[in-house]
Amino acid sequence: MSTLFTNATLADDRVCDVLVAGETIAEVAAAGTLAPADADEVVDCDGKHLLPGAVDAHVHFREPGFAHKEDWHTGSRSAAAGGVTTVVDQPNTEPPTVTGAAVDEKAELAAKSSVDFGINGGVTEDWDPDSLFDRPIFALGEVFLADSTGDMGIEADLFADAVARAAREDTVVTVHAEDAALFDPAALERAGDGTGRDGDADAWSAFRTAEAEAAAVDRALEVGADSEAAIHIAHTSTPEGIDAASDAGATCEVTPHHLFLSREDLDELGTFGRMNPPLRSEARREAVFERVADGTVDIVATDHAPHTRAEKDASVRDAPSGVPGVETMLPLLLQEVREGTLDLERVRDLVAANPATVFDIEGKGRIVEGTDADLVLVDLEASREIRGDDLHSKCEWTPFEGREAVFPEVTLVRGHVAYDARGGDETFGEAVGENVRV
Ligand SMILES: NC(=O)N[C@@H](CC(=O)O)C(=O)O
Ligand SMILES: [Zn+2]
Ligand SMILES: [Zn+2]
Repeated sequence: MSTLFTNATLADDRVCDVLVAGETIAEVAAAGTLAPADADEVVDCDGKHLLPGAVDAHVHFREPGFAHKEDWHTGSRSAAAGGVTTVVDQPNTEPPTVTGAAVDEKAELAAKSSVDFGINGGVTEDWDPDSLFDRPIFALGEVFLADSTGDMGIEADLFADAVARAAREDTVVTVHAEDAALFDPAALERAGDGTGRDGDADAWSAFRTAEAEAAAVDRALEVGADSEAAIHIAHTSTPEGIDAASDAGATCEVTPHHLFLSREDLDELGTFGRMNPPLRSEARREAVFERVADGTVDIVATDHAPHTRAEKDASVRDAPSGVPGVETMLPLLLQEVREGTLDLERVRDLVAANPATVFDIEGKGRIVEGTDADLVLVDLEASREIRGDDLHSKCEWTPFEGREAVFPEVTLVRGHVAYDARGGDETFGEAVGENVRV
């Protein structure tokens, strides 16, 4: 099976014909130069952009253990509908992914994924590094320096041992960097008892301080330097954390919620805006945005962390932390391109080319001959409002309700149509997802 995409504008503004043969990109040439007769199907992309599928290096698809929040079927369809063609699942499932057997169990469940995937190995007191590194884990992480969903926070000694082991195994360590010693519990005690949308969620931001992130980032970078390990700071929420990582030659990621939301949104979001690390001040959000726009930040990844509405509808002390995001990341970033606040090549690098480089994923993240045909067709002229009801995650809500965004028309995973919204109806392809590590 071959498909010729004609007259497609690429992120760098070249207008090209792109020939997909089987699962790979066979040829990229100037528009009008590849012969339609050579392809089984021709897709005219006139006026539209063809982008490499996004690689979301940080999702929580919740299986095994919490399939009532999300599962590999719903999570991966949500990804495909948002132009994400590869996801990396985090270890705070039940059982936690800290042994080879747990990796095997998760890999079997992930066989029903519509998009390609990586499976991270985690670290707890009970981890089994020998069996874990015996499996094709994507990276070691997210390693929790403080408790988050799943209570997998670990002590300093274990962290140092884990980082040293990962360095020997030539594996990147992704770190959830918060230091609980610098949290401010009094801020939580002062919080009201409102729940859900009326919840006093700002108390969570006052509790899990920006200083707690900065200190933990510094410690992670020091430990990484000691063992010459590759450290990747997950979901960095402060300019301080980003600058420290960048100065140390480490890599970091920023989530869409830290890029587009701040404490000022918590009046409206209530406890639906509770996550770790929490939303920061508008000034810090703007500083984070600048660092994403200027390339100091390596990656945008979602930390897609769905919980049900009923679970989130609790007091700020009791609501679980985390928000969904895998379906809205690329659409929100493309809206910024429309508005002139980010350029399209930067967006391509943040969500596709850079994650592929940082995590050494072969054959993904770029539209060049010989790579996987992971492609997203978008019309930058067509934006619409985000509605939780329209999204495909099991949790059915979004912190970005009502924002304008540019959703994909078609998403291809290794040449297979994973999502198709042309003609108005949405259709999904077969579950063709494969592990990107073998
Ligand atoms: N970010 C969150 O607030 N929650 C994540 C865990 C995590 O990434 O820390 C979750 O799994 O729910
Ligand atoms: Zn985390
Ligand atoms: Zn996470």
